[in-house]
Amino acid sequence: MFTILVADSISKEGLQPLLEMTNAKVIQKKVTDPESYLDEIDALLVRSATKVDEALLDKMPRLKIIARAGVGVDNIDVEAATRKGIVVINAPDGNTISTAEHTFAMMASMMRNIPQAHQTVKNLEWQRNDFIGTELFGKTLGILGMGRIGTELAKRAKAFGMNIHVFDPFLTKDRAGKLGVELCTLDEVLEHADIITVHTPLTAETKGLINEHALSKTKKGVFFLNCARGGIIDEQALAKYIGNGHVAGAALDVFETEPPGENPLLKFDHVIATPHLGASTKEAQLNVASQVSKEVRLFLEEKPVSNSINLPAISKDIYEKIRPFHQMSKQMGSILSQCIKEGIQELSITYSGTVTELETSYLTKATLAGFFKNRIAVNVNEVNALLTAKERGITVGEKISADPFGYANCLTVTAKAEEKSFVIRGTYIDNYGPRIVFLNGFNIDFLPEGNLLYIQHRDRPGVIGRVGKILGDHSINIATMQVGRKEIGGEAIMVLSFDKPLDDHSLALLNQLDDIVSLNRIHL
Ligand SMILES: NC(=O)C1=CN([C@@H]2O[C@H](COP(=O)(O)OP(=O)(O)OC[C@H]3O[C@@H](n4cnc5c(N)ncnc54)[C@H](O)[C@@H]3O)[C@@H](O)[C@H]2O)C=CC1
Ligand SMILES: O=C(O)C(=O)COP(=O)(O)O
Repeated sequence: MFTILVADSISKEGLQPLLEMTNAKVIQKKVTDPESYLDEIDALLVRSATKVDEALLDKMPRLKIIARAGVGVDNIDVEAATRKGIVVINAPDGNTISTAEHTFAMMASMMRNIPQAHQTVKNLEWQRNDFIGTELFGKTLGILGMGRIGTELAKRAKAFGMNIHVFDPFLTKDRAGKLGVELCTLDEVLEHADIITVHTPLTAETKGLINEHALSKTKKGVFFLNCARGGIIDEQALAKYIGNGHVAGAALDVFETEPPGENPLLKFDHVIATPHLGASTKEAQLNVASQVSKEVRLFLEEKPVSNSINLPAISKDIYEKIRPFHQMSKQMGSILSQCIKEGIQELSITYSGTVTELETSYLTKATLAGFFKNRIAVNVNEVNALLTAKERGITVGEKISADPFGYANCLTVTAKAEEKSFVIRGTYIDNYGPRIVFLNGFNIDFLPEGNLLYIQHRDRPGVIGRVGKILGDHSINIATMQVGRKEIGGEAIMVLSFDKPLDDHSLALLNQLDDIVSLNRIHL
């Protein structure tokens, strides 16, 4: 049974995919509420209000996925989540239109003094001369960040006869041409725009993108909008430039601290503000809630998710093709980890045959996840597998080979430790399943599943019989058994599978038998 915590106000209708799950319970509480049972939570849904920092994650040992019902994930410590193997997803486009419309509404309101004028009429005043506005028509709108929202805003502004100058280092000239906007440098936008609006994410690079230095380059009488994130425009610098009359006005939906409290910006008549309402429409809230709910459900059903911030994106169709190899990769990693007990320095995977047409990097991560699973306390999965390997000084390699050893597809994983290396090879046979066909130098053929025992022994008459006797004497049923050897009378291996795990006592007895070189229990 999964427990899902909905920690912010999220559309109930949009949560339906989760509420309908028979194996999940949905709790709607704040993370600070003692009844939110943080240590039992498998999935966490938030908007911008809940700060998901490392301290919170430490209280949630079962957490597997954080879903942001919206765009900005700056309230989530994605790095800490990644380290802990927690998938972070968002709803990247569910609130685009609402936020673009809100920005436009703020711009129009600011240019025509609507909030200020509205208040005077409510106060039974009639001051028509105090509220002379400015037309949008013919003005230059500077857009910093031409992503989803910036683009939708540009379309609307063009319809009002505005010239659009944009700065976005990731925008190509070709795309700017198609959108009918002028691609500029930051300085060009600052120098020429009548109104400047920011639509970037808040990152180390964009924090203070509009600082005193940038403000000093703008036209006198410029207007500013921030409906993206508090901090992209430095609030202190903006207050200074509004105070000295250089900036004519600002419209703010977001603040460095929310709620902003006694923020000096709010004291200016020329600053209008809303309480982070960009995404607050019925439509956007339904969109983002249902987007993330569907994704969380898919994730809990072990299906691929599309909008992950920290997991390689794999479409459903591609995942269906990769699924058999995905399972097998994890199992091969796990077998390796249980057979080679010492620390390893290198893990390399060679793909050949049909599997090379698939997203092999995903399989490499799955192999690593399988390898680390029983070795370290942190949950390792495809999210943090490479990072975990790097932190432990393990070099990870991936190769493609033209030789599939006679199989349609083939995955060979080699783990190198200081003194030795261990090789495992698997293939997936349609309508038959995964098979391990090579183990530590021996050809073999077994199903990587359940409770296995891997024995290295000398190829002598009676060894198999003596192993069988001990197991039989202890009522241990052998479900399957495969043997392999390099030459008659030389080294050999056995792989046995049991219906239940092999107990310590039987293992110790097997270990005392003549001609047994080593024994490894493998649990998959
Ligand atoms: N007020 C509200 O309620 C809402 C605010 N937002 C915020 O709006 C912002 C934009 O959202 P979307 O358009 O959906 O994101 P997006 O990811 O589609 O677009 C962001 C754009 O910023 C550009 N960019 C990144 N670094 C830049 C830099 N240093 N200088 C200039 N451009 C840069 C990127 O290339 C990208 O094109 C985000 O901060 C998001 O959190 C989003 C939804 C609602
Ligand atoms: O989606 C975003 O980035 C937003 O800022 C919307 O925030 P909210 O979900 O309304 O708290």
